[in-house]
Amino acid sequence: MGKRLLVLHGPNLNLLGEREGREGGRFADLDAALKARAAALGLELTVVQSNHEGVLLDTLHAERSRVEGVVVSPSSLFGSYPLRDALEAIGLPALEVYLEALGERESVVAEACAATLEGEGFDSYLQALERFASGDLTGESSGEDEGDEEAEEAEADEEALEDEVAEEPVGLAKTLGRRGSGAKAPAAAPASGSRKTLGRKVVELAVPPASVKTLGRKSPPAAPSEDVLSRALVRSRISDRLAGRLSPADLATWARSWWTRVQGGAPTETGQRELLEDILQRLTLANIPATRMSETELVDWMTRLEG
Ligand SMILES: O=C1C[C@@](O)(C(=O)O)C[C@@H](O)[C@@H]1O
Repeated sequence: MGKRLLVLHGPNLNLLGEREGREGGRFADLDAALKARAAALGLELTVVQSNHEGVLLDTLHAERSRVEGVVVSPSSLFGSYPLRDALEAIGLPALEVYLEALGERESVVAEACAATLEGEGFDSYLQALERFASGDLTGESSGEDEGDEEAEEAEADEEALEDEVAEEPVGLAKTLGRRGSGAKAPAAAPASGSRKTLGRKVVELAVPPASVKTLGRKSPPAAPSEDVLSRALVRSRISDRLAGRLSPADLATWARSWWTRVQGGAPTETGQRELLEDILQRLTLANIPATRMSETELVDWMTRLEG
């Protein structure tokens, strides 16, 4: 049996998506995404949401001998000393997650957690599951936090490319937090042929599997490179869609533009070309009402695209 984890959601997260009045990215979608990723990683989850601090504490106490770790999403209870103390009291490894970046909000709960994953929408949670599955809670042994030159260069390239296409309309995340600072804007879809292509020749590049990235409070991670079509890149776009940061039409446009680039010889992740072409075709079709993709299908694709 895999590791058993408690996922604890704090106040108002039951209304996720609904209160922002947007499609997708609802609490049920988050639940589905968590279940799919847990199944893929062989984890067993107990998921509890409450709007009451005391219930969150009682749940921690009650579950402490049944689970081996906690993913806590304090939501607006980020400043809760009782929550911090309960986590410390039960002594289980914990990771703290936020959909949005904390910005200037100081989390007290963080004091009882090995790390904070924030600003990545559903991915904050999914990456917490991955860390538990890998046993590397802080992300340090995978070199996530080392700021090596390659990662920094990739980030700089990505930023430059985002600037280039900043004029293009993208579905932006709605603000959930008090300051509305954090959620990472999705990279805009490149206009077809606007980036370097490599002629007709099909090029496949080795791309490291979906990295669990540095999610330190101060330095948000680089998004997967937009230069190479990789499973990580498609997963990140689907996850933007599931989190409501990207509309179905935006996702279809992004997929169609990549389809054109791939047909023109743009590089794809080694050995994944066929799968990636399949998903691009499917996502492109998803814009037509008759062949629209359900959240469940999107979550299934997330699993198929696991590195
Ligand atoms: O609902 C949200 C989102 C949030 O929970 C987060 O995870 O970023 C933070 C809360 O303050 C806010 O009310």
